[in-house]
Amino acid sequence: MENCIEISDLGFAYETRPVLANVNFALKRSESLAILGQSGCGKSTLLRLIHQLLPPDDGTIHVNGQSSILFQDDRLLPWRTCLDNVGLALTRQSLTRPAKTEQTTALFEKLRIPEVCHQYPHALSGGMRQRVALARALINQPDLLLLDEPFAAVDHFTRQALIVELHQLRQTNPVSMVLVTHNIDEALFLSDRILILGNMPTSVQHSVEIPELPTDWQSFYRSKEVASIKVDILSTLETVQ
Ligand SMILES: Nc1ncnc2c1ncn2[C@@H]1O[C@H](COP(=O)(O)OP(=O)(O)OP(=O)(O)O)[C@@H](O)[C@H]1O
Repeated sequence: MENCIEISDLGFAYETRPVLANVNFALKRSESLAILGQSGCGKSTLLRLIHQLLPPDDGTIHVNGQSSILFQDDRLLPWRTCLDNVGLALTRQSLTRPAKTEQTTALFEKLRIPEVCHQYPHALSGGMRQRVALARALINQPDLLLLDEPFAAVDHFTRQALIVELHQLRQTNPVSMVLVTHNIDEALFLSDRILILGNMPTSVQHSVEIPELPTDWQSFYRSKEVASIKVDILSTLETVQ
């Protein structure tokens, strides 16, 4: 199967401070990968390198197709409606204005948030703003969706709802995905594989394949298999160097 991302011997430093060293991994098309590691180990930096916001110092990164990124904060323009925030991100310049509006409205309907189209971001809850930011990340039908702690700023129940919605979205639109998170439940719920990074300068220390797990929260939390994988991951995180 063709890979969506191929990373070889990647190294990166902020000025003289090495953050990543000899990072190697590949992501298959349609695969969902979560990245875990201790705070400050370089997870967000890795995502920014994949999205070409930073250039590598060593090694290579190949992304087959177009990527888009969703951050913890929604970064919506406060003076634009939600529809405009998403429509402005549409890169197909050849589309007429009505066609752009139609395409954007259809995505709001697909994400089941048509009621917010004409509202401004400040009038929405944090969870709803993040749904709009997700719409903006998806509007150009990216091959790769990069998520940098996308649900960290919302409450527990909103977070659960957003995770289920994203999971369901991937059932119909299996976009390749890399998720950076501190939340092991989120990583298990959304990913096919988890990479565990070591401490700085970071490299990939472990790669854990995730079996099929329950997709409703009650069964997920009650699952002995989930509990057992969580214990393994937590002990691995404690021992990485
Ligand atoms: N623009 C920058 N300039 C200099 N150093 C930076 C910059 N951004 C991040 N760093 C440093 O690089 C290291 C890795 O940061 P990064 O944000 O990638 O880690 P992280 O694993 O995503 O952290 P967290 O889990 O806390 O979000 C940290 O020590 C951080 O202080």
